[in-house]
Amino acid sequence: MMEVFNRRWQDVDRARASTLKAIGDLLRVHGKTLHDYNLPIPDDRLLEPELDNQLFHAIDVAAQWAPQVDALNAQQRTVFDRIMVAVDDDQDVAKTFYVDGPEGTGKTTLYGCLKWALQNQRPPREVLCVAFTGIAASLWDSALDVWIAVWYAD
Ligand SMILES: Nc1ncnc2c1ncn2[C@@H]1O[C@H](COP(=O)(O)OP(=O)(O)OP(=O)(O)O)[C@@H](O)[C@H]1O
Repeated sequence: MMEVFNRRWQDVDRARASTLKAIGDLLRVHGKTLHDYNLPIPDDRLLEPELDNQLFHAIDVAAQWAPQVDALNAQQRTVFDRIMVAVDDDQDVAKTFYVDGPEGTGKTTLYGCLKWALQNQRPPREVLCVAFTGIAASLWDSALDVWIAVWYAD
């Protein structure tokens, strides 16, 4: 991680501060702090004001979804595994899934985990999220209204 920051800043102190901040952000998701691991607190003066770049976005997304994939319950895990296997299967297997369940049972969480896991495969998969209404699509990062997606595909 520090190498990535160092390439960006070309400055080892700033790279160290940015790395510590990123590690601190990841730890915070797990209820821990840098202090818990005897790591130093990054010098604020060396940090950029909040950076909106791809690396930080990727770290945020990983911090959000990586723990959720591990925490899927048995039913979510069954669906998750089945879909992941089907995506990777080159045979002519069914690849259309309909996930349903009462409210609050973890469907959205499951979709998020699938999206994140597929985008983080090597090589990464492209994932297009669509919803039937613009309002629903707006709840997802980079999701599209299904009609707009069809229009783009044409
Ligand atoms: N495996 C899990 N372990 C713990 N909490 C979970 C798990 N899956 C989902 N949750 C939590 O349960 C809540 C409801 O999850 P989610 O929004 O994914 O459900 P949903 O089925 O999409 O709900 P709705 O139908 O109302 O949109 C969220 O706070 C989510 O973080």
